[in-house]
Amino acid sequence: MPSLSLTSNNSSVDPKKEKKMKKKIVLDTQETDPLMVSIKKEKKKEKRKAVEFDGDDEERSETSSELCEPVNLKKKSKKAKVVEEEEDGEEVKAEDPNAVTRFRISEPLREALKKRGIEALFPIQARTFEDILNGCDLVGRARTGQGKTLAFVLPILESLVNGPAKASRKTGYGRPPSVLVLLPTRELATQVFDDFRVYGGAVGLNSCCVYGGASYQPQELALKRGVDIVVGTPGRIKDHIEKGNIDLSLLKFRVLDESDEMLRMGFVEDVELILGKVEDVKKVQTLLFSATLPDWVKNISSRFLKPTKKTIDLVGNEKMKASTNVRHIVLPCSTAAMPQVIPDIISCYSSGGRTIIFTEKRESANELAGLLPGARALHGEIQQSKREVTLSGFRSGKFLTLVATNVAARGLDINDVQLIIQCEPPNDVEAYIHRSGRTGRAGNSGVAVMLYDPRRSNVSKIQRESGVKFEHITAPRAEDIAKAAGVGAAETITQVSDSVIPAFKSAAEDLLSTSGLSAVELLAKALAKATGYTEIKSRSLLTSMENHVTLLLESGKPIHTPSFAFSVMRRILPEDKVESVTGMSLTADGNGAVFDVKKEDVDTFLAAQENAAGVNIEVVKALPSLQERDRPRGRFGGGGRGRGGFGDRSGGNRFSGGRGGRGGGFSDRRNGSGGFKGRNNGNKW
Ligand SMILES: Nc1ncnc2c1ncn2[C@@H]1O[C@H](COP(=O)(O)OP(=O)(O)OP(=O)(O)O)[C@@H](O)[C@H]1O
Repeated sequence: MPSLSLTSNNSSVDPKKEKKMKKKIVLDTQETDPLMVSIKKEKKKEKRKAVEFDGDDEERSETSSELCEPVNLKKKSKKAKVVEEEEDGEEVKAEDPNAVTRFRISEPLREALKKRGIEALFPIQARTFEDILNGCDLVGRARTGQGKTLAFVLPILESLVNGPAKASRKTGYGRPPSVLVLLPTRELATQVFDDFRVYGGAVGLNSCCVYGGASYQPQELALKRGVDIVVGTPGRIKDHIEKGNIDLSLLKFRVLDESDEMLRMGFVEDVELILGKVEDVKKVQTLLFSATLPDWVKNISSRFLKPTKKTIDLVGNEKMKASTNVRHIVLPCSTAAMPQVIPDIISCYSSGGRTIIFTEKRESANELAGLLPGARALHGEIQQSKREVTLSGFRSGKFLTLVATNVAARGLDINDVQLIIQCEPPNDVEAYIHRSGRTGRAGNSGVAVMLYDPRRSNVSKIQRESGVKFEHITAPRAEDIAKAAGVGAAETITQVSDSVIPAFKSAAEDLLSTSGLSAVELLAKALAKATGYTEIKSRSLLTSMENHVTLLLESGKPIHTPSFAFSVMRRILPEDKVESVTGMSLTADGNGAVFDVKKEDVDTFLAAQENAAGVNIEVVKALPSLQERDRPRGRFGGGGRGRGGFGDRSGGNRFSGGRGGRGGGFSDRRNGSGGFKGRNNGNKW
């Protein structure tokens, strides 16, 4: 079980305090935190060569020594060992080889970093900084949440104000941009723009953000006035170039962030057109970053980047491609059970923080958001202005559950996302890596739960390709959820003013003297009531359906098909009971079949084995390994035989009294819901 957090989600927490606390946690966990460990490893690796994944050793050796020679950090080490006096008098030894002071980062930029709690560079930043500042084209790869954005923001800014790009940079009114950053989504563009705005602002550089779905006029105005950095999505940038609003003649840097996604999304032509507008490519530095770099992107990078490019790949051939700060969990769950199970997963694993739920299709996101109290949907079909409101509401803590398509899978950096839930395994491993990477960022930890239909999932493919060793769990047990809810309720009760005691005291005393229960037992009941729990129902291991039990059938010989299992049961059970079976799945060893039956039918099934020699039926205590089958196209998972969707079960509430607060009230909303609809065509978000 996860540890249950006592922290309440209080959006009014002083952000400064919150940052300080986080910093303390990071310091306290330095020895165990994989990121910190990796930072330490990086210190040792400092002088090692970057991994070259496209085997262009020859190209590397031809790298211009003037431009791409690594800077001798030793010169800085003396300064780095200086003991610095912090504002609050705390002494901090800047002996970390990745300390900001060890890099050619100017004072205003250092100050801006310090204000955001950044005193040392993360490995990807440390490993790429000097190369970028020295003028190299570069391909950078690091796991999600490891600071790839600042890995290009900082050296670019430094180059523009103090480095090689300074001399030829224009500064007056109407100046053309020096930097062009392309990103696949508007949300990401806004986020990266924000970093350029803050850090660029600190060194007197202007940025603007241009993306589709927003009005042209303010963008045109900003470009006309002159900016140093333009961040945006390829489509809108192309439009501005064609309208003559963006002049790339003095461009110094072009950055492709989340490059594989941008190219996968079909922006190849736009990107090529934009890059092709640069007349003298020798004068422009091109940087390409992502957590995932499929082979085809590596090939394509050779067209966009100079042959002397450097490649810094912090993932390389390591088996684990996904975030190492995340607990990766899989949980069998039918579509029909999701509205019941998801709130419980949130109760148990979100530690009171934010949760992002990923669905494959927009319809599913809308539907699930409608079923989960307080949740909002985010996908590509939602109007841009509404998307912005939704995202900023989620960021600010107005609501804590976001149900999104892959539009939110990439790059989004949202504070305190503790939990990721994927409603089904995605089709490709890159999507798994990026989605799960929305948590466990910047050295923090997180949990990623992937729901799957045990009969038709590609969990093992994702496990193999991502290197993740999944933890297998079953849906949270009612007792666990009640315990988690009880902790929260107990905390709330302690916050109730003492002034209420006199008014309720005599009723409490009466209850204590007449109920025959102890004070603790009564208080436990009161906590249950406060959290909306008046009865606890059990759940099946196979599909997580409430009031269902998973049974194992063995017939004394191999069971190769579900229909064989059904035929065995037809010999010993009435037809209506056989028809009520759901989730029929074959065990991986080929000797049995597991399925769900209603709780009240369990005895009938167990008794039936007496009617046939060699047949064994038993209640499953732990779900055995099951055979995986190809997932059918055109349908979202499915609960029982031929069934799918949220609304097609009449299974009652686990808690007869419903539940209050967060995670409550599904049963009412579920009525009349049309269930997940079939997949829409194409790969639209
Ligand atoms: N040196 C640093 N010290 C502390 N925090 C940092 C540092 N660099 C970046 N961060 C923070 O780490 C978080 C993750 O950074 P960023 O979004 O750039 O990650 P990423 O590697 O691009 O992730 P993804 O692959 O998911 O896009 C951000 O909140 C950022 O402010």
